[in-house]
Amino acid sequence: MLEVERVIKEYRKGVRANDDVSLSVSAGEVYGLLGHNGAGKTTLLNQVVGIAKPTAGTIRVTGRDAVADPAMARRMCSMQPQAQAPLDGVSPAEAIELMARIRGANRRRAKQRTAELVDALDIGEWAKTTGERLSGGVRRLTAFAMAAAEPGRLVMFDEPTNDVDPVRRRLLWAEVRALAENGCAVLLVTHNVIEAERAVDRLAILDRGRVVAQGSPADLRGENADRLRLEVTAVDSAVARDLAAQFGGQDRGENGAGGGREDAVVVGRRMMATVNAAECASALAWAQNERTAGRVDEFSFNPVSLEDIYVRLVGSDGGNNEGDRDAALVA
Ligand SMILES: Nc1ncnc2c1ncn2[C@@H]1O[C@H](COP(=O)(O)OP(=O)(O)OP(=O)(O)O)[C@@H](O)[C@H]1O
Repeated sequence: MLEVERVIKEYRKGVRANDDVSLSVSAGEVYGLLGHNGAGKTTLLNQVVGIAKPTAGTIRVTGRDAVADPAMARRMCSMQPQAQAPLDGVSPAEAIELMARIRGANRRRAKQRTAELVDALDIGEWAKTTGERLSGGVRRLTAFAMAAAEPGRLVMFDEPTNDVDPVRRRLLWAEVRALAENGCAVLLVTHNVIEAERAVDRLAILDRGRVVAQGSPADLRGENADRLRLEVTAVDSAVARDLAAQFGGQDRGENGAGGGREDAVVVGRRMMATVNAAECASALAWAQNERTAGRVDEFSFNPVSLEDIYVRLVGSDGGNNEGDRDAALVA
């Protein structure tokens, strides 16, 4: 349904927002685009519907050239942009119904889809409230419903769950899945790696315009699937850094946690690292010792998640480090 091949987008001042990006999204598939602020996600979506033009590369929607024929691409796609929809003077019910009508639904169908989505997203309480009196989350849910009401064959959502409460986020993800089950291809941008892990079939991680990983969440976890994440909260950040250095095998000694780890990441007082099953017992003993010594407040072991892989790939500085990505990892 969507084929992006070797797309490069350079803005005027030489900013390379997309750098050789290739991906494809099929009908029935939910595809996630993850990446730090400024990684180039919105730029990619904008090029699919002709808001921006690639410097190089091709984009096809339903097999047709979307760059040469942006009007066709817009007919085939519906999109929830990142910016809040302008809803002043309009209620959610009116906006959703109007968008369904604009996209070709007859009056009956538009009303029916509006009622379905208002119900499915649990926003009935505000369905007739005008936009200026709505919360940010309800505005976001309304914009989502506007894109989903009479969907194109490709539906794109740019950070649909921002500002939305946890319960309604789940409702929203169920509607995303329903769109795919009805045959749409769905491409969505999100910062929420934990949600993406549950909600997408495949994903790409963008780092400074480049795709640094691509595949299903299970593919990306790969060999890490049987590893555990150790998360330690130290008494302060200096101790956390010291623990990371120790954990990375620099200073194993008698009580060391074991060596060979290259992925200890420190964020404030927290240190995170992965351990394989064979190392768990020694890592547990090490963490217990550190707690007894008063250097650690608490620790936990959990299965390695997509978020761990994301942090390893992009770095704990969220892509801000222009130098060696590994500098963000304390080894
Ligand atoms: N119109 C523009 N002119 C020049 N540079 C731009 C323009 N739009 C975006 N950029 C730059 O391109 C890069 C990618 O921006 P983009 O908005 O695509 O990132 P993003 O991954 O969607 O970020 P976020 O998660 O913060 O929304 C950034 O460096 C941004 O400053």
